[in-house]
Amino acid sequence: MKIALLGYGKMGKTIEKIALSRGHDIVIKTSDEDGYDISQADVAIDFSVPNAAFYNIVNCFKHNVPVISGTTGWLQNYDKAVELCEENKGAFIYASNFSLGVNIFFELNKNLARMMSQLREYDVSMEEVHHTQKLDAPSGTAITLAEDIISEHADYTEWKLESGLEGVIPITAKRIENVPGTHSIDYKSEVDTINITHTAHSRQGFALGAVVAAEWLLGKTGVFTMKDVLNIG
Ligand SMILES: NC(=O)C1=CN([C@@H]2O[C@H](COP(=O)(O)OP(=O)(O)OC[C@H]3O[C@@H](n4cnc5c(N)ncnc54)[C@H](OP(=O)(O)O)[C@@H]3O)[C@@H](O)[C@H]2O)C=CC1
Ligand SMILES: O=C(O)C1=N[C@H](C(=O)O)C[C@H](O)C1
Repeated sequence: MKIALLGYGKMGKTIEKIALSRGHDIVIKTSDEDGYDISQADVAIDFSVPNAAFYNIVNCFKHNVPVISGTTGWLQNYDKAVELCEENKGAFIYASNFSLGVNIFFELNKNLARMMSQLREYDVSMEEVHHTQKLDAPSGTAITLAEDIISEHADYTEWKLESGLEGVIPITAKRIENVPGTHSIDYKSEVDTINITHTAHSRQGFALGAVVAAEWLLGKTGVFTMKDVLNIG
């Protein structure tokens, strides 16, 4: 496949290595919103910045190029992107986290939340830890985890970056040098705590998942998720 890398930072560079090792060609690598011809590419992979992702994605729809986006912090425009994808008969996958491990963790989180909804003596809380260059907080992955708990657990209706509020999942976002991404969920009662944690050891898992998703998307039309790609859940 001829791949366009929209965003050539930490993730763009990791994806490049994996894509080359799987026999693909990188025809565009950019950290700008223009100055390239996207129609040269078979597929685009956007790992850019929150205020660039929506433009990059819609530009792909306009030029009939399937697009994968892992950029977080732009989801206020996700529904609009879905609408434009459908209007343009495009192909699109967004995931807050492309790693296989986190996608298994998403399923574990939903199952645990369903069980814990029966046990009202436990309170949930979440912590995410990332490197200090991260622009958004909480992480996109933490938001997905919180939304999944809300959909499965009767006691919670929203999440916030603060604690002690009724019906609210408290999320703590920590920024520590060189941490690729750690997400923990605690259910705490008077007598014990149940904890589930996913720890990324590097960016390899995110990058491999994005390339696998791009390979899967080629030739398809529509809006998909990593659940479709991995056939899990
Ligand atoms: N879904 C997932 O699995 C994962 C998602 N992410 C997300 O991916 C995004 C990128 O992460 P990461 O690579 O670590 O961040 P980096 O900051 O290392 O890279 C982002 C790159 O995007 C560039 N950029 C800025 N404006 C544009 C534009 N208009 N078009 C294209 N590129 C642009 C930046 O250039 P410059 O520096 O010149 O501004 C930079 O090179 C983040 O939102 C992060 O949260 C990260 C890991 C996994
Ligand atoms: O910015 C990052 O680095 C990461 N961002 C994603 C997120 O916001 O969830 C995924 C991963 O945790 C790394």
